Amino acid sequence: MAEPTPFILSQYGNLKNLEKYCRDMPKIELHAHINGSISPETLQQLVERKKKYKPHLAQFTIPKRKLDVIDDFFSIFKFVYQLTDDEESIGYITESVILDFKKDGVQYLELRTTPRSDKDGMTKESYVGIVTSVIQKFSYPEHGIIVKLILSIDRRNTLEEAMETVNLAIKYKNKGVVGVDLCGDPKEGHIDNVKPAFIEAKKHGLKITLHFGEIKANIPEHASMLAISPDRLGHATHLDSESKDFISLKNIPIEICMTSNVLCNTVKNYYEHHIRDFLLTGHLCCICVSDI
Ligand SMILES: CNc1ncnc2c1ncn2[C@@H]1O[C@H](COP(=O)(O)O)[C@@H](O)[C@H]1O
Repeated sequence: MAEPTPFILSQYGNLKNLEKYCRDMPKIELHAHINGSISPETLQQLVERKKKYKPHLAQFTIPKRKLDVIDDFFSIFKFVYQLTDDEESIGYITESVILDFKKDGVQYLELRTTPRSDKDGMTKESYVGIVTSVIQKFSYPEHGIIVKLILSIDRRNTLEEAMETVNLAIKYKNKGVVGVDLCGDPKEGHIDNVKPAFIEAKKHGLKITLHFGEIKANIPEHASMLAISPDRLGHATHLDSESKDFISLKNIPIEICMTSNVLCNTVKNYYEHHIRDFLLTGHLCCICVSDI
């Protein structure tokens, strides 16, 4: 653990107290990918469950150090998805992710996930069905956490696949689905391939959040993305001046994911993080995790 700064020492005595203060503080979490938020302990349990049938998964370890490039991050999901390829695992990870956030003091949680099918029987609808049924278990006040769901459209999706996700979002609106997200490897796909799906989602009263400007190469897509009138934007790391002005004019809230950005190396370090610009102008931001 790093040495506490004089400020921390004066306010909290030591880093342990600061950690406790942060954990106890009631929080909201608005940007958390289910398959990206599985704790190392839960991943290990999934490995134990699967390794009899898929021995190569026994070698799976989560990289602990900073990644060189964001591409290294997306390749992790090739492994994670082999651990979560059936309804039982999906139900299990959803519950464990909710309980982990609750332990960390989160009182309002918006999870997001990309519906997936598997050749062994899981369909996109059964995936959404199991996730929403776990979320519904937490709908009683005694659980002390409110959980909602956003369905993600992967940037690589065809329009047909994106529409399928939106139709599921519409169908499961009364089971806790509140919105639709655009996510996935920022080097893949293009908003224009899936844009009509977002417009359809909006028509049905679903909220829209988009991963935005995670890498510089996404800038040419910004105008098309903003034309959807998104309700929130994720990351917003690289902004051109037109989109900066538009976001500020429309006061579109930003889901800021500092740890994720630094880990994936889309931002060099915390001191140079773009949250500074938003804070200086008083722009609405919410600090989120994105993944582990
Ligand atoms: C680092 N920033 C990021 N940028 C873009 N997409 C991300 C992401 N982190 C995660 N995902 C998206 O979320 C999926 C995993 O959760 P679900 O299977 O949906 O629950 C990943 O496959 C990726 O598409």
